[in-house]
Parts: sequence; C-alpha cells; structure tokens
Amino acid sequence: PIDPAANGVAGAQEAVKYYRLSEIEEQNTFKSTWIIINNNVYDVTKFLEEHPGGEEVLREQAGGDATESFEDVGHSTDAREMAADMKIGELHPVSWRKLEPLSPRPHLTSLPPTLKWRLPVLHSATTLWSIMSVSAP
Ligand code: HEM
Repeated sequence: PIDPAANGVAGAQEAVKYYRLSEIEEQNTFKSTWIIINNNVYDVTKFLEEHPGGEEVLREQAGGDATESFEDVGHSTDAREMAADMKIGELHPVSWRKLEPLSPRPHLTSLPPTLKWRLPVLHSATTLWSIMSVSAP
C-alpha cells in the first residue's frame, strides 16, 4: 500500500489530534504519563527518568495542566524542543475553559442591579447621570 506521509507528499501530514480534558486526566500512571502545557498534550512517559528537573515534578502534574510550573522554571529553548518531540496532540477547545475558571468581571458585579441591566443602553455621561438620579433612593 502507498503511504503518502512516507513520501513526504505535501498536505499528507496527520491532522492534529484533539484530546478532551477527561481523557488526559486518566493518563497519570507509571504506564502512561501525559501533561498539558499551553494547550498542547505531551506524553512524557519515557522522559520521566531523563528529566533534569526530576520525575517527581512531572508526576505531580500528570494528567493535568503543567503550564504554570513549566513556565515558572524558565525552561530553555532546548527544553522546549525536547517537549515538541513528545507532543501527541492538543487540548480540545471545549476543554479550555475547564482548565481555568472564567474570571468574574468585578466592575460589573460590584454595580447595583438597577445599573447592571441598563449598562448596554448607556451612551453618555448625561444618560448615566439621569439613570443614577432616578435610581437613587
Ligand atoms: C515536556 C515537558 C518538559 C521538558 C521537555 C522539560 C525539560 C527540561 C530540561 C531540558 C531541563 C534542564 C534545564 C533547561 O534546559 O531548561 C529542565 C529542568 C527543570 N524542569 Fe523541566 N521539562 C518539562 C516539564 C517540566 C515541568 C512540567 C516541570 C514542573 C512541574 C519541570 C520542572 C523542572 C525543574 C524544576 C527544572 C530545573 C532543574 C534544575 O535547574 O536543577 N519541567 N526541564
């Protein structure tokens, strides 16, 4: 059979594989250790023992998002290239917001309810002033 990828035919690269967070979370064992960095999914199973920072730190992040700790260390370009070789796919966009809760919008939540629902129709300082004077007790 003809394998287009083996011939280096343009456009024959495999499509990106997307993983849901739930699938990644299961890969936290000695047999299979995956981590997420910047929405990319890495299989670090075979890398654990070679990692200069030790295998423990990788295990701690297994099955989850290691972006912050990875960036905190200030990994070298070399380290980033090594990571690229271990990339197996990307976090499916539906799982992105599960990683970090959507931040609340304090400027809206701190407003009185009467103002909140009127916000979309606010146009000028004059309008704002008239609404505020009407809502004042
Ligand atoms: C695929 C992912 C990773 C790769 C390929 C990788 C690779 C490396 C490499 C090559 C170094 C040597 C220093 C450098 O070149 O920057 C290093 C150091 C280190 N890594 Fe990672 N790393 C990965 C993920 C992580 C994660 C997720 C953590 C933290 C949870 C971590 C923690 C550390 C620490 C603490 C050091 C410092 C060791 C020292 O300076 O003594 N690494 N890593």
